[in-house]
Amino acid sequence: MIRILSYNEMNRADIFQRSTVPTGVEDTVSRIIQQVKEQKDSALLDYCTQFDGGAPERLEVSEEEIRQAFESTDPQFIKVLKKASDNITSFHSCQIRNSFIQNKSSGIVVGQKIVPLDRVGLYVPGGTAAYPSSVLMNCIPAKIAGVKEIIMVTPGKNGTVPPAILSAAKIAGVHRIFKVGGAQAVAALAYGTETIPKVDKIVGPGNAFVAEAKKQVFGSVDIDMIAGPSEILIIADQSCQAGQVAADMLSQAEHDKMASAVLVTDSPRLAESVRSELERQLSVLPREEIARSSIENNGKIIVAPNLETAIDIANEIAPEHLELCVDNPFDYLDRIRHAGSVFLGKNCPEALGDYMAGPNHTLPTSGTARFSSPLSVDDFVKKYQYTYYTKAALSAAADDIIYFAEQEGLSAHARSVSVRLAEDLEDGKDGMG
Ligand SMILES: NC(=O)c1ccc[n+]([C@@H]2O[C@H](COP(=O)([O-])OP(=O)(O)OC[C@H]3O[C@@H](n4cnc5c(N)ncnc54)[C@H](O)[C@@H]3O)[C@@H](O)[C@H]2O)c1
Ligand SMILES: N[C@H](CO)Cc1c[nH]c[nH+]1
Ligand SMILES: [Zn+2]
Repeated sequence: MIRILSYNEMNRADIFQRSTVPTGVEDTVSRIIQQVKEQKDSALLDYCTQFDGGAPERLEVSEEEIRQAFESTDPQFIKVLKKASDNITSFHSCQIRNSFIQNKSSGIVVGQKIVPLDRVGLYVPGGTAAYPSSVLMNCIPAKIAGVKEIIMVTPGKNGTVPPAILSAAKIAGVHRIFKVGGAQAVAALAYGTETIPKVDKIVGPGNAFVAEAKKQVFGSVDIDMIAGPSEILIIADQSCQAGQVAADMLSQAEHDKMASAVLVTDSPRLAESVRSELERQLSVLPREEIARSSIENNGKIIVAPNLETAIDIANEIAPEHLELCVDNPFDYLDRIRHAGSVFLGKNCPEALGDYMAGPNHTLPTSGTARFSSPLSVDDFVKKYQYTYYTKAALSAAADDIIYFAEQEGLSAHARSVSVRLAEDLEDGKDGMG
């Protein structure tokens, strides 16, 4: 049964404590990464047998498999995938950043170029559930950014990938797909194997093994964020319906035994009714075992003295998803500082964001929303900057640069400027005037 805690200084630590990575995950993951570095494809095939029910004949999904999958997917589902894809595309298109150039007067040009990454790896989870929605969420921003090559990895159950995943990949425009999941897939993307090319950046959510693997390979490749087991924190006032609040909590608890669902309310009565509703709804959930374990181990209901304190608690926890189930939710929006994605009002279940609304569902978890952002087009580009000076412009800046370099004791820096002023270079000879 879920715990109800009242907010006071005595149980502060209990309120802010969250589910932690089970012991052993770190070591297991570092062993897996080492194996993949040394044995490459052969290690991947062994892990497919160990964790995913069997090794595929080939690690890469063929064009023919994708074609057949698309044909066997219910046309109604293809329509829904396309609708979701349109909404995600529309939202993420607003994230495009532009290069800029500053043409300063007197022969100075500075600027910044935005360039897409060459090759990225998308992790699409597939252990206890298949996530075609995550294919769209990961791939569409990469497409919009203009990434040249998009590689996807996902666990193949008994050597095959669910048709809905392949159909979503076709709709979103993934270039190559490999049937491997877990820490071993992350290692393959980070270091490369005989069949899986090394990528520049790995993005996407996954379970604790996947999140830990991304942490461990960071530095050899870039990663988007730590997007581990799902989390929801709901702030609900006394007018909320307990059945709706409980349903929203369970929508995230059913993802993973390590997922966490928290309710913060100013109403002790709502707290009690949500507790009963959770029990009632859990008993009829097909994924009851996973959801119950999440609710009993990581779930909690916190009774706060008022909604202002509820918001402070939410900011402290920095949840992946935050639902503001209150009247006039926009009144509170500016006070939210740390959350991955915020759902405003009583008609806005978090599942809207998982599938249809358009904002991304790959979001920072484990409190990393304090410093990380949702997956976006920004994750798939990088910048470089450039500078151009004419000789006259350099002459005008020379004294300051030479003085600055002397202050740092770096005379070669100073000389690289003075030596140019001594040379007989005429403005305009380099084509920029
Ligand atoms: N934060 C987000 O944006 C977001 C979005 C969607 C899903 N999720 C989360 O993604 C996760 C999906 O988890 P999943 O398990 O269904 O799929 P998954 O693909 O993340 O993990 C499955 C893989 O885990 C590995 N694994 C399982 N047990 C292992 C063990 N004992 N030792 C080593 N490796 C092991 C296996 O390689 C397996 O292929 C959930 O936690 C869900 O909450 C998060
Ligand atoms: N809620 C998950 C992110 O934590 C995303 C998802 C995909 N499908 C259903 N839910
Ligand atoms: Zn979800």
